[in-house]
Amino acid sequence: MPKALLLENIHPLAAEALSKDGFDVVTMKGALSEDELIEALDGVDLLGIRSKTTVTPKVIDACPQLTAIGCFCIGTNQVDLSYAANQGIAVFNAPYSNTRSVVELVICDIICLMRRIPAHTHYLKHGVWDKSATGSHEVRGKTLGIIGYGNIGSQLSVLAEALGMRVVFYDLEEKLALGNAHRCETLDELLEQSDAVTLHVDGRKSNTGFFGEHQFAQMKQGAIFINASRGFVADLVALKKYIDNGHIAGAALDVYPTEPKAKGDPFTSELADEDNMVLTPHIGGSTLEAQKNIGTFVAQRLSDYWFKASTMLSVNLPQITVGDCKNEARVAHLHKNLPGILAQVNQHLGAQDINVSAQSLGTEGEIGYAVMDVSAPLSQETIEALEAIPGTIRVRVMQ
Ligand SMILES: NC(=O)c1ccc[n+]([C@@H]2O[C@H](COP(=O)([O-])OP(=O)(O)OC[C@H]3O[C@@H](n4cnc5c(N)ncnc54)[C@H](O)[C@@H]3O)[C@@H](O)[C@H]2O)c1
Ligand SMILES: O=C(O)[C@H](O)COP(=O)(O)O
Repeated sequence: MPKALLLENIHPLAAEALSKDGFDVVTMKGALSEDELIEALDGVDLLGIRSKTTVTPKVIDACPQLTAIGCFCIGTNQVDLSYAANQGIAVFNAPYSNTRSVVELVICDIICLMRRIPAHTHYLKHGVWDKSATGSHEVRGKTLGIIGYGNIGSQLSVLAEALGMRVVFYDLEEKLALGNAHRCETLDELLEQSDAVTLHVDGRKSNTGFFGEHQFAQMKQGAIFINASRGFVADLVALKKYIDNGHIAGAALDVYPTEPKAKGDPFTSELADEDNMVLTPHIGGSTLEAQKNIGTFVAQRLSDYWFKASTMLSVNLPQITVGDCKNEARVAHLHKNLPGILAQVNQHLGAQDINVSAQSLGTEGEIGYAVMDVSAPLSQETIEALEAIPGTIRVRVMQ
């Protein structure tokens, strides 16, 4: 029976679905360290993680049976995607399922900071009644600067405009401006005019330290700052400096340079004592609706890959969408993207008088992936012949 290990409190629907599909499923509440993960992955075929578990080349090398990884979240920066592909491991995520939950949290953060809710709450909890309107603003008519106009940023754009905000955005890629949103050609152009700046870039390595001293200094006097992307994107020492000197009126953070691996683990922040500060424990995607949808979606991707060799929505392999096998067996051949490999595969099958009734090939960069339905089960000898083709990364046969 194939084994699945699900970490980080992945919604129970995922375990339920994989168990129903015939997997022996082990679930754990927290994330694991590299050594703990290597130990836990012994004999495991499918791994489910969220944003806290890091899958390094050392983990991948130690677990040759690992066939696929499901990131039950959006971000996949916690997995060495290229190394995984070159070791024959497919990685999937849930690109849309929690985006709305993040957007609603950020809308909450914007209004909270504009009305100084954290400060008022703190004072009132300590017996200070302060109805002053000083530093408090309506969001209507204010300018929201969205950095990263992807699935989250663009949804936020629509909801912010519905609140009467003016939206500007900055993205590395060409993006369709929704509603009346205005695309800024440079980041500084956004920073100079935004009353609220919010980060929704992805976790690519080049975004480490993306928003620091210069960017905070470029923000409008009295603007607010929000980061719901990845903790390593923003320099919190610089943020504290510009809050303490009064340049920035408040901030909301949902992500941090280092985050606890499990509920109840200790957490400290240099910003904890700031009064107009919203600190949340990476809960942008933590709604029952989002987690339920993610659990179902990613579990299905893993099952489809395991049983059908489908790489639909894989984040690191060429995407081939296939349905049920309509012949005796299905062969999935993952290889280096080199000329002549598919011909050699077909030659070996032909030599065994095995007919190919359907064949799909996809390539992406250095990786090629072929899925074919064949007229007869493959002998171990034929499988080994396919594995021996130079450039082969992994051969899987469903028969
Ligand atoms: N706080 C949370 O719980 C939570 C929840 C979901 C996602 N996230 C994080 O939010 C990120 C964004 O999510 P998404 O679904 O919108 O991703 P996405 O890939 O749809 O959008 C990211 C956008 O950022 C742009 N971008 C990347 N680097 C940039 C840069 N340096 N300057 C300008 N633009 C840049 C990309 O071109 C892209 O358009 C995820 O990758 C994840 O790390 C956090
Ligand atoms: O990448 C994401 O979707 C978010 O960071 C959420 O991560 P989580 O599933 O660990 O809350």
